[in-house]
Amino acid sequence: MEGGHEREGIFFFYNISSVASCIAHCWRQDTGLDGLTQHGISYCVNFMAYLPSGKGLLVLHGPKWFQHRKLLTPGFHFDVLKPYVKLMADCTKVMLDKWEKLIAAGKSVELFEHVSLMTLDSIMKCAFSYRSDCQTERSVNSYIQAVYDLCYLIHQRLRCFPYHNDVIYWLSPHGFWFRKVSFESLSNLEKVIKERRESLKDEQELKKIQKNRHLDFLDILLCAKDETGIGLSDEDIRAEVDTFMFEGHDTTASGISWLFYCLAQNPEHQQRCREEIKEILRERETIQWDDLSRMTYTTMCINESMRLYPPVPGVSRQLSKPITFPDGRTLPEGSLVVVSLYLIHRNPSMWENPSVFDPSRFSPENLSHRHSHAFLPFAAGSRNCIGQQFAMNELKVAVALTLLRFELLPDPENPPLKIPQIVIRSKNGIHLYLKKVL
Ligand code: HEM
Repeated sequence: MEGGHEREGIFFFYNISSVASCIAHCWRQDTGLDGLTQHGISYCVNFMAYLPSGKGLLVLHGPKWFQHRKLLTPGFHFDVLKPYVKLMADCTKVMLDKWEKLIAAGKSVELFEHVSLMTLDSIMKCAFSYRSDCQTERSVNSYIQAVYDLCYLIHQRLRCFPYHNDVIYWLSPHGFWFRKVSFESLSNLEKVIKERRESLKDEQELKKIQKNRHLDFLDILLCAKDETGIGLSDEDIRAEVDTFMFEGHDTTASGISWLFYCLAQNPEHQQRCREEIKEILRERETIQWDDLSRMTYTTMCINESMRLYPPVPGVSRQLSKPITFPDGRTLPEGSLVVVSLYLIHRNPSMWENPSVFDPSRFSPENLSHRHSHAFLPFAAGSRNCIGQQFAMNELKVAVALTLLRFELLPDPENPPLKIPQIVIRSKNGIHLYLKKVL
């Protein structure tokens, strides 16, 4: 974190090196993200504010954020997450079947795009119980296409500085495309929410739903009520569904893709994970809820991969009051500050040989000696990631089923070129060779 850069490449968010080092310092003084929050840091505008559906949990603040967080937390209870494991496994298998066909050509495979479609498929199933077939037929559903287009357009808007201005963006061809896609996605979403609200009113229908399928996020959002019996409006529900859709598929896609890359680079750890998974599953070809907590070594590898390649490389805040750091430097109210999770995870004063992939850093003995905020892939404090258990489950399911079927090998001709966007990606994708495990 010192100096705000690292050897492999500069990883700044905006040009705020002095602020980054203030935060680095503050963090080193045991203040951490919780400390920053106590010092009065509120949410700043981020990419989710560009979404057409309004403000969801990620960008809300104040009492409304608190109300939504409370209402949505039961949606991530393990009873709700349990049935998702089968859905995640089904989606992973579709992806692996596609890879079986692709490897016949003898070339390396660009994984990131396949993994993104898989996680989009999975979140569609978990959020709406919607079977989209988006992994095999891209044009099949206009909402899926809209989510895909909006992701592209938002990334592009963030990258192109003049587009940060609403008027310039509104008048540009991309702004026109954005409005068109936003309109389509909103009307699609409104229709789905209306139909589901109607069906949940009918008691017979409700019983049928409870019997035939799992509770999905949409059921939970529609049924959520606070102690005064007040639920979420249609507008709030649309914003939350979109937040889950965007926050819940690109992030996990990044986590899974970089994990595969790390395992390809480190065959001995890959083999150890494969052996662990085979030992847990025995003769079974699929994975179940109880298996996930037994994947001890694989979880250490997942954490080590998220240390080196945190899917969300940084978080930003706007100061709601002035802040004084332990070294006496100050920042005024209203400043935009960015905490680079990427740099925290590679801070040499906290991590020995920080660029080496070493899963033993996450063994229980080593964990107990480390600062609780040295590893923050899901952030920390009250605004931490609400979907972290969902994400960890998806990562475990994807890696387990993939390692049972394929050996992952690096493609030295196509090394990834990492770029920090909203999530950490590779400019040229992630290319690996896949070999069938016999
Ligand atoms: C590997 C996958 C994931 C990573 C690394 C990740 C990381 C994060 C991080 C760092 C934050 C804090 C953002 C900030 O402070 O600005 C966050 C917040 C959030 N995440 Fe995730 N996330 C992941 C997956 C998911 C999934 C699957 C969902 C939903 C299904 C989700 C939903 C959210 C929401 C709603 C918030 C805002 C929480 C709040 O402010 O109360 N995330 N995530």
